[in-house]
Amino acid sequence: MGQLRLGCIADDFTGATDLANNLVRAGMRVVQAIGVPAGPLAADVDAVVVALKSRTIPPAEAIEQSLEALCWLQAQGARQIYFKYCSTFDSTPAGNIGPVTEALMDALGCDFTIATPAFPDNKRTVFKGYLFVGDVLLNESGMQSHPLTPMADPNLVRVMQAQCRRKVGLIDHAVVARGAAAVTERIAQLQAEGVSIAIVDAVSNDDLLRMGPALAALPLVTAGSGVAIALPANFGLAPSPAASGLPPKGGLRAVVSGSCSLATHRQVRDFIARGGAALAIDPLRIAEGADVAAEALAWALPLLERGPVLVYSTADSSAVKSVQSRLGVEEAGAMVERTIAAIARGLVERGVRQLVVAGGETSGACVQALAITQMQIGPQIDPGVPWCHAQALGQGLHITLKSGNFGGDDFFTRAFEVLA
Ligand SMILES: Nc1ncnc2c1ncn2[C@@H]1O[C@H](COP(=O)(O)OP(=O)(O)OP(=O)(O)O)[C@@H](O)[C@H]1O
Ligand SMILES: O=C(O)[C@@H](O)C(=O)CO
Repeated sequence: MGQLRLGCIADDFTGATDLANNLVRAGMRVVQAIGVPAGPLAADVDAVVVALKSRTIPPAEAIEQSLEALCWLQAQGARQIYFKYCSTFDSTPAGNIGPVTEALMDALGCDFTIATPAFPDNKRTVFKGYLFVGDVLLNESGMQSHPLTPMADPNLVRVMQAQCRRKVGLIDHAVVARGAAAVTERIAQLQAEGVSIAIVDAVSNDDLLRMGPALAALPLVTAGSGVAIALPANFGLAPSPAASGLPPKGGLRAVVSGSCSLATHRQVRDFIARGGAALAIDPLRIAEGADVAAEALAWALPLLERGPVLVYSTADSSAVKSVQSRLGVEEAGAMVERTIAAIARGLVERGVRQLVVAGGETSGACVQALAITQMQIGPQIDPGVPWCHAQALGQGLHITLKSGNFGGDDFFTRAFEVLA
């Protein structure tokens, strides 16, 4: 068994596959563990991403889970730790990015780390410490009205400082543009000024690759998935198609979507416009006690032989609000998640072996219902979204977990063409 190079802790499931995908593309063999594994690492890989659901839980619980993941990764011999959060820096003044970062620093005895959600492939860039989503600042991107982590301030130095006891500073683009030696020099300067955590600018993959060597000596890196493209080279690894090899595909195909994000809306519309078989599920019927999962499975069964089917609860914001006002936000979400997870499970029991899941929370529910504990990461479908392979209910399953706002319009069709 080779030695584990990079040990990663991700604060949600789709974010974990996003990180794993970038590591694989840069040459690492990666597995994603769902939660902290109970036993030692069984696979010979370069990196493990432990996927937690810690983004919006109380900070003390997020710290506890992250430290448990850290202990496990250290026991596997991880040489560097990577804390992955969202490319839109989803957090509140209470956390959890700052508190988890500081707890990991304390546990590692680490006196300096970086923080950057930059992910240029998905149009998340950081300049002068300000986070842009596409062409607009974070607080104009829609994230200002996120239900759980509204992001009203695009200045990440301020946002991170509000969550941290340690002093937060900035490594700005002028430094990054001069390369790794300039970044190393700036880190020393910031440390002399009492700064322990630096937001780092990056507007392109070249910026991320340039800063990479300067990160080799840090025990802890905290970032979105973007920085991951630069780390495998620090361990002497180069991109190789061998890193993303998965078993050959087979079996029936299906898509389940509980995401109501704008990109997913476009993907549902595109799938239907191409003549795909699609069934919308109605949360109010679930609330009335109808067995919506059984109905969906009965609908899907005769269609599965002909091509991929789509079962979705994806609805526009006024429909979602109306359901939420009748059922309560959490209850509506949990009910839909349970139903979609039961449908995913039923589909796999009926022979589906290639499954697309859309939505972070939805993915968490499906992965749990399918009793998946570990996923091997394969080829990228779109930036941030790879195919994975897992044992699900005792069967081999190709599965992809798509973050709400990731993926091109034709994702639900093209995903199946990417798999060999
Ligand atoms: N029609 C609907 N009415 C009410 N709630 C819904 C409906 N459809 C889905 N939901 C709930 O909305 C939430 C969607 O969250 P989810 O994380 O799955 O998607 P997302 O936010 O688009 O993805 P990501 O977290 O990756 O950005 C889930 O809790 C889901 O159950
Ligand atoms: O970084 C991102 O945007 C994603 O990987 C994610 O975390 C979505 O929840």
